Amino acid sequence: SYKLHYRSTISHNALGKPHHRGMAVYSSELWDEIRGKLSMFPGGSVNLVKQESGIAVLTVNNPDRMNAFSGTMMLELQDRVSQLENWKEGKGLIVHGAGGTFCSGSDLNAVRAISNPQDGMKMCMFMQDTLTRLLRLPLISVALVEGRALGGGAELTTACDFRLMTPSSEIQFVHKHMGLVPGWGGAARLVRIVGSQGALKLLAAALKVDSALAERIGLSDGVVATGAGTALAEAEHWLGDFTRGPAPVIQAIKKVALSGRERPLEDALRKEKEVFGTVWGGSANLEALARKSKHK
Ligand SMILES: CCC(=O)SCCNC(=O)CCNC(=O)[C@H](O)C(C)(C)COP(=O)(O)OP(=O)(O)OC[C@H]1O[C@@H](n2cnc3c(N)ncnc32)[C@H](O)[C@@H]1OP(=O)(O)O
Repeated sequence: SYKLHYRSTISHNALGKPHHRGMAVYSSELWDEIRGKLSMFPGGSVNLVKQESGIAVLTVNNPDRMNAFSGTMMLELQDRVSQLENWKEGKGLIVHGAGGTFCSGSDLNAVRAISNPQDGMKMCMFMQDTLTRLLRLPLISVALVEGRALGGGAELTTACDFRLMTPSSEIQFVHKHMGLVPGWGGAARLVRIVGSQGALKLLAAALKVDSALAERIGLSDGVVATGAGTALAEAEHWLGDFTRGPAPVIQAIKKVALSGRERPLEDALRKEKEVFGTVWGGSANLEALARKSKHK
């Protein structure tokens, strides 16, 4: 059995000052063994492009298998998230799939090979940890859903702050049809997005959620046009409204929204105070004061 480590996101350095230890759910001591297992199932890639604009694009790339996650792609995703955690200039992130579709979940060939309980638990913990860290990035993130987001792919969409869909795209938590429930943290996050009633309906009926229904229930935040490169450009434009401004301010906004979402009120207030201290009197704040801004 595996010990759960719901790690505090703050610890103390040698001088007793608080500092961040990362945003993980489980102890990283477990990862050597799990990484060894996942590396046995190769295929595809997870590509990251960090742009000058401060918006990065993460591409789930395994188009021959509708962007299903192989074992090595799970490993690559964790590495990409680590890179993004250390991106000081970053402000936003778009997660999308290659070849006009989002992601068909875990690679069923790998799933068949690790269908025993021990390996299933390892994969579940690894992906829960990675997707929690993805959602906790100090970047404003959006999943751009073209084509299908199925199973683990649907779970991946919930690990972003927002979701955009194309008119014909669909999100479907197909787990019930596979004799499963979400195991990448997707149920816990879905409840926070659409409420417990909504989540129960989507999971229990394994509903195909099209772009209109998704918008109505708050699963999607908007619809973008389809076409080669069009959807990505539109998503970037959409995200630009939220990422305009200096990186430290955008990152601070994400941090206070995240702590409000995840923490009990008093804890969230303390976190907000801590983050407020990082921007108060900072260069963006002083420049705004010097400009004598009016918000007409
Ligand atoms: C965490 C829990 C999970 O994620 S469990 C996995 C849940 N996902 C699934 O069950 C997806 C099963 N696949 C499908 O329903 C269909 O392939 C979907 C995605 C709807 C695409 O249909 P369609 O457009 O007709 O294409 P197709 O079936 O010919 O697929 C093209 C090739 O891709 C493959 N593929 C697709 N999904 C996966 C997957 N999850 N794992 C491994 N391979 C997958 C198909 O097998 C097919 O390959 P091939 O051309 O037959 O060699």
